[in-house]
Amino acid sequence: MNRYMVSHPWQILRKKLRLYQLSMDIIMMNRVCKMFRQGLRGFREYQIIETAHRKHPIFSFWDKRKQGRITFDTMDFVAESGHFPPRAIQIAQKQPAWRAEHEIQSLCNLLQVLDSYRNYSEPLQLLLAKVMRFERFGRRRVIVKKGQRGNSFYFIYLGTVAVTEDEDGSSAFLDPHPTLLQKGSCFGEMGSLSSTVRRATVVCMEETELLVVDREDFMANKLDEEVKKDAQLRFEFFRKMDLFHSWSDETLWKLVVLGKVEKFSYGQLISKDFIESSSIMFVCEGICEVLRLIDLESSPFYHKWIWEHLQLIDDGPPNIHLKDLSPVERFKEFQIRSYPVQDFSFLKLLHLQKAQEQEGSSFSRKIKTSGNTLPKTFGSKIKSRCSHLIKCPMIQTKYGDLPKEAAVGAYMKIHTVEQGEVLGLHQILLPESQQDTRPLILVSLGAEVIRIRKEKFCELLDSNTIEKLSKFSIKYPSDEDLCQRFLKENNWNIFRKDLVRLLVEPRWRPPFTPIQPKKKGTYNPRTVTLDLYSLDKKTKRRHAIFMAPQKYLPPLRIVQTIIAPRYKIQELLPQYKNAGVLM
Ligand SMILES: Nc1ncnc2c1ncn2[C@@H]1O[C@@H]2COP(=O)(O)O[C@H]2[C@H]1O
Repeated sequence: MNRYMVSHPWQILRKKLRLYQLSMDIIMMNRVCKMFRQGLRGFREYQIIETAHRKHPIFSFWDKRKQGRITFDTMDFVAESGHFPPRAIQIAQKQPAWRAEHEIQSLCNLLQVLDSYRNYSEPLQLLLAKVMRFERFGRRRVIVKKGQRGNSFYFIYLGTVAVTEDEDGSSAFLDPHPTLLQKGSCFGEMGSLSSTVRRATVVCMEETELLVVDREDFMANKLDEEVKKDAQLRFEFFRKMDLFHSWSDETLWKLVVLGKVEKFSYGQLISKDFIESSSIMFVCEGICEVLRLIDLESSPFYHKWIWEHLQLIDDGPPNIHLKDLSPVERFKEFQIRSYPVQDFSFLKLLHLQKAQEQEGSSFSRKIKTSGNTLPKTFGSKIKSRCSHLIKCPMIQTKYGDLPKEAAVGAYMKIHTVEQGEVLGLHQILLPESQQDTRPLILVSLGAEVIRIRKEKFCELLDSNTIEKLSKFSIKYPSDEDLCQRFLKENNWNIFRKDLVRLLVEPRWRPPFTPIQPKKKGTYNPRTVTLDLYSLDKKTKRRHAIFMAPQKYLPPLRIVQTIIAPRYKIQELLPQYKNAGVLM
């Protein structure tokens, strides 16, 4: 095998090229799937609302059975984004007996975006669409009150409500982590059962649009049986858990009514800090990920790593002519042009520009910088190698200056919680002083979760369960360890990418060079013509990567793709100027 490879290096190149092409195809397919997945979430609604918004078509056809023309004006279902469409409101305001069959069907189609509605069988969906009415409430409006007899059951079409233990719902606005229900969820099922009162208060956190099913319709459509079926499923789920072996059925039923199954789509944020939320999460379906947002700036290793990446590998100026270099030198060249997590390319450009100027030549593009002078190095080893000063905006940290661009945080996955596992139990018995209180983010990878308040859960604990819990411990790595893992993985990623580039890309075509149409030469052997017109035309010089315009430089590196609440990073760590890095 080895001999074969040595004697035919071009074949290796071809193989690598195929591998490269295959990886590119996989990446592309992944992206397409991701787009589909995101698109599908609102697909049915989109069909009705968006196309109508653009073209306003009216569909019309002759119905043979009814011997009449049926028209469907798509403008009927246009709504302000996210709101319940006015035409659908009109239908939902009619008496059930007055709703035409096609109106019920349209309503039913529109409501497919609601998870809790879609879960019902199709005949039941139609029955519900026939009887439900529309209601809109403002912020702070209490919809159901704890302890009262319930008259209705609700689907949330728009907005967010909070479930609270007090009667007026005010605690939801003081609690940093209230129990929230959003679009697609339903509530009020317990109070709609004949024998029970409302278990909790539900209050609107913002303007909320609801579809309401009255108690008589609830019972007439046998929805109470669906509710009982759900409760039975929760019971069976808990019954299977080793933790509850010692629990009597009666105690277990007490646990069952404390929470209900909530569905979270792929990438949806379940809790931005489940440690502080004082809830326990039972994962009954799918997978969740626990993420930690680490402050890279506060790690000395990160400082060192950034500065190492920002300095030139060789003392001398970079050699932009890639020809006649030994493979090792060539690899170094590639390494110079690799970028760490963020797009620090402009910082590298500065280094390279200086080096180039020292050599007598200059870059055609000046890089815009402002602010302080970049200190030469971090640490003595690097100091001796780097001899020129460059300018870029800096921020001061306890380990010295850091380019502003590099002051970022990173989401690190620290735990994957699978079906049948529980979160929030690992330090339930520890005194507060010994607990790890670092905020931990919980993200769904398409999970169904039962959320139960910790204090309610603790009320049900018996000695047997306490003993089991005392043995149950998870130790999450420290931030410093996470930072080192992050750097290690990034180093590996950069190295791997450089190596692939080195092996599969032709020498004379540096990576990320904008694709240009092939210049016709003066003499084109294919057409056998001599093009005199292009004689005095200058051929455009191909730029090496570090001279390429910024927009062609590689963007943010994502080490492990997850859809995390990236936009939250500034909210969670306000000192960051940048949106952060995904890990
Ligand atoms: N822990 C919980 N998680 C989600 N929803 C809840 C929780 N507790 C109560 N609810 C909902 O809040 C509603 C209050 O009125 P009901 O008791 O009729 O029905 C209740 C449930 O639908």
